[in-house]
Amino acid sequence: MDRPVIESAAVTREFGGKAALSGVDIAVPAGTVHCLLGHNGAGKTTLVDILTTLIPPTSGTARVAGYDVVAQGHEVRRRIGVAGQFSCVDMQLSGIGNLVLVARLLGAGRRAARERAQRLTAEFGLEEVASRPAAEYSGGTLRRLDLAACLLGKPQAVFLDEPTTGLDPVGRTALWNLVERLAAEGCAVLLTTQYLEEADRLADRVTVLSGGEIAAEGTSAELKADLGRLSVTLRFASQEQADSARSVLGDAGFAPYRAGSGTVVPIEAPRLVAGVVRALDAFGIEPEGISVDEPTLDDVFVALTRRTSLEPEEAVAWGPS
Ligand SMILES: Nc1ncnc2c1ncn2[C@@H]1O[C@H](COP(=O)(O)OP(=O)(O)OP(=O)(O)O)[C@@H](O)[C@H]1O
Repeated sequence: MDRPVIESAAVTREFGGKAALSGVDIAVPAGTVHCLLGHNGAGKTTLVDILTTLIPPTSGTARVAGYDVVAQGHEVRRRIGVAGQFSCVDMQLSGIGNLVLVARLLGAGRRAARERAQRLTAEFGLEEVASRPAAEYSGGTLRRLDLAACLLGKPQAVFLDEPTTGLDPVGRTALWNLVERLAAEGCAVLLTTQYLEEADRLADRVTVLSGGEIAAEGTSAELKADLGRLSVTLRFASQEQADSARSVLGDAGFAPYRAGSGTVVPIEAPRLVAGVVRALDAFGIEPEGISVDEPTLDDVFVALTRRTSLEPEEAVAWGPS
């Protein structure tokens, strides 16, 4: 098998003696999307910063396109594209002006720069707005321009730090399509996200970081099979009823949790649905709605966060709504 384009081995990083990353291994082959998932402070940006040569690891090694990020940072930087949470475009310049500027900074001649900028504006659906100042762009359009700029150098590896944060569903879908196309064209894409749906849709593999450590790694399907559970979602007429139901189900040996306006009860097998209903019935509690749901990445998160020292409220925040 070809060597992965992005790889880290036992990478650690400390800030003021405190570990932000501990022994992280990842491998991203060409033509694939790898998602780094994790709560705020899990270490996602720190890992991206190391792989893009912004900061060195405290120990361990990382290579991109075969080059060591510390000893050969210059070679790495020539082969990567990076788009962060905040766009790096010059707001006074037009979209095309930004792309020409970046292409020129990358060493392209005047004509080649304009040609490349025009091709990318077309590919990214920016033609209509290309001559307008970037200051007039919507968040989604700015993000597309930023991504186009990061592809001007024809990178082998692309790093996207929470690329869809703050985008509306249309902007998000457009960006997802672009990411899929990048991978189809052979790029190795490492993407950080807090959106489970995003990882489920895009990722060939997922690494879940928690407290700077790898909590789980695999395909989305593997993670769901290993850590996800069938669950029963119950809806009640009142909060009081939902609270009583959680208490009754807890006493009956289930582990219900609140998720949005529903109550979720993980179960080991479909036959246990009857046990949930019986337990409620014994106390005269009647749900307004009941559904049985297949495992999702949300369940994986709940399972993983239960194993860490996170506050219960945080675990609930990842639950399905
Ligand atoms: N420059 C720094 N100095 C000190 N501590 C830092 C620095 N950068 C990151 N940290 C700490 O390292 C840990 C990991 O932070 P990091 O930004 O990598 O997390 P993250 O998963 O990207 O979170 P978010 O989703 O909020 O961006 C956090 O505890 C953070 O406070």
